[in-house]
Order: sequence, then C-alpha cells, then structure tokens
Amino acid sequence: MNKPKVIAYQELPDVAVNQLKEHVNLIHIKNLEQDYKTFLNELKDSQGLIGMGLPVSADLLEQAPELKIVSNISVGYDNFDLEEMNKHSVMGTNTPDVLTDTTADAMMALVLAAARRVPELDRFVKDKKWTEMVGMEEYGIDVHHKKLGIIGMGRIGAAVAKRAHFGFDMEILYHNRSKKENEFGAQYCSLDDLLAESDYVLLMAPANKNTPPIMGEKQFSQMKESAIFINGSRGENVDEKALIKSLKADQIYAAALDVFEKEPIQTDNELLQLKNVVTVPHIGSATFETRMKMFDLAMKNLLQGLNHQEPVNLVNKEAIM
Ligand SMILES: NC(=O)C1=CN([C@@H]2O[C@H](COP(=O)(O)OP(=O)(O)OC[C@H]3O[C@@H](n4cnc5c(N)ncnc54)[C@H](OP(=O)(O)O)[C@@H]3O)[C@@H](O)[C@H]2O)C=CC1
Ligand SMILES: O=CC(=O)O
Repeated sequence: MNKPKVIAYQELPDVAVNQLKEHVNLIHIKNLEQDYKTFLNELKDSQGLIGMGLPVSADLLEQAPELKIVSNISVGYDNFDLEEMNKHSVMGTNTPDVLTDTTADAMMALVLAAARRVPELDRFVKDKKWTEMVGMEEYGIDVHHKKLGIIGMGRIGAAVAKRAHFGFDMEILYHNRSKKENEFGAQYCSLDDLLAESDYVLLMAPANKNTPPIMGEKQFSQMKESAIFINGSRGENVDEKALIKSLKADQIYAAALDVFEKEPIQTDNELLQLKNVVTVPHIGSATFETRMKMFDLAMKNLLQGLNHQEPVNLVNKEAIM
C-alpha cells in the first residue's frame, strides 16, 4: 500500500524525521520561505501537513485538493481558517497539555527578568559598567506578594497562577470570557478591574482574528504606572504601537514579550530600542524535552487522521461530520 504523502514544513530533529518516514512519504521542507515554490508544488498531491504556524487559508486549501489533515506542533491554532477547513473537510489538530508547564516556566522567567531587569543588568556587567556598588539606578521591583492579573486563565494561565501563588505568595486576579472554578484563590474580575489593580498583567488568551486586540491604547492607560505587562499569547492580541506609546510615556513600568505582531520581529521595531522591554523569540515551549513531546503528539494526531481515525486533538469536528 502506498504511504500517504506528508509535508513537514519546518526543520525537525533527525529522530523525528526518521519516525515520520516509517509511516509516510515525507517531504521535508526546512525553510518554507526559501522553498515556497517547492512547497506549493508538493502540496498538490499531499494528504498531510505537519509544522508550526502555517496560515491555512482558502487560497492554500484550493491548492491542496487531496489534503486531509493539518497537524500543528503547537497548542495555538489561530493559523487555521476553520470555516474554510470545514468546507474542504480538512481536519486540524493541536498539541495541548504537553507544553503547559514549560510555557508557564517561561512566563515566570519573563516576569522575573522584567522586574529584576536581568537582561539589562547582564549587559551592564558585560559592558564593564559595574565599577562600584549598584545604586537606585539599578534597582528593580519586587515580584513576591504582589498582584498578578491573568487574562486567559486556561491551562497555561492556571499553571502560571500555581507558580505565582505557591512560589511567590502572589495574589491572583483573572479575566476570561466565562468565569471558571476558583483555583489558587484566584479572583475573577472584569478586564477593567484587572488592569487597574494588577502589578503584573499576563496575557495568555488565544488570538482571535474576528475581534480587536485585547490590549490597546485604552487598556494600557488603565494599568498602574508601576505595572509590568507580559505577553505570552500571540502578537495579534496587542496593538504594538499603543504598547510602545505607553512604555515611552512611562504609563507602565516595563514589558516582557515572547510574541510579536510580526515574527521574526522586524529589526527596526521600536520595541528593540526601549530599555524597559525584555524580548525573547517566541520560546514559551522551546525546550528539548517539551518540543519532542509536542512532536510526538502532533505525529500521533497526523497518523490517526490519515488512518481514518478521529485524532485525539481534533479542533474541528465539523470537518468530519
Ligand atoms: N508563547 C508561546 O510559546 C506559547 C503561546 N501559547 C498561546 O497561549 C494560548 C493559551 O494556551 P492554553 O492555556 O493551552 O489554552 P486554553 O484554551 O487552555 O486557555 C485559553 C484561555 O483563554 C480564555 N480566553 C479566550 N479568549 C479570551 C478573551 N478574549 N479574553 C480573555 N480570556 C480569553 C479562555 O477562556 P474563555 O473561553 O472562558 O474566555 C481560556 O480559559 C494559546 O492559544 C497560544 O496562543 C501557548 C503555548 C506556547
Ligand atoms: O506558541 C506556541 C503554541 O504552542 O501555541
């Protein structure tokens, strides 16, 4: 029997490539931007796609008449146009849970890095500016016993709340579209109240193309001047111009960002010039252990879909109804 044809559209470790090759006829495209023509050519008779973040649009689906499943190696699936995928009976899957703790660890790292100015002071030492005992110019602000407001208290939000509450004695506020079970003494509140009261505001809600960014000029102006904003969700959730404006006007104290409107970030993005901004390149889940778990789960989803089973992490049941 012919193996199904699958395109892996990003660089994968050898072990992952070899595992995939056992089950599918694999086309491995390591640099999608560079090899986009080859990708489009191979897409014409491919049954599966696996990778991270490829926009699955009406246009792409038109060029993939045999496509059955797109397996994301990510929990976020804002790259899927679900309506179009349903129309074309193309399944979409994601990788929840296996990355929750790793991403929560990364969010705590961002909180601490911004509050204690770790990247800035690392540069200070390496630039040989540490010539006497540090003074107020180098002080940071406390994390412990402060108030953390989480917008998007789902799997990852709750894992951050657990760390913050038990590890740092923080008080937790949260805002979701719907109130959920109270965890770690977390208080549900409106977005307005969360922004006005929190010392740290963590954005962890999925992106939604049909609604305006969650954080815009009005929302940043509602935050405390001493507050730190952390975005671990998606760049689309934030009006970056508004964030830059509020940072430059000292309307908020600092920001720590794992995600950006455009990724990789444009080199002329003003965020890169601001001292009170910590930037990392979308690394929430990027550890060896977790990326392998994500890959294993994505492969399981992919093979289930190609073998006419319902994938364990199918996000659009409508595609198979
Ligand atoms: N930086 C990185 O590397 C990573 C980023 N992510 C991002 O984190 C997101 C969350 O992942 P995960 O926790 O597993 O997902 P979950 O689905 O478990 O949690 C998402 C939560 O957000 C809430 N939510 C959705 N929309 C809004 C909104 N407009 N305002 C406030 N709350 C909202 C949901 O509750 P309700 O429906 O009641 O509103 C839900 O509780 C992913 O979608 C992805 O974008 C994930 C992993 C790594
Ligand atoms: O951004 C990463 C994800 O898993 O979603």
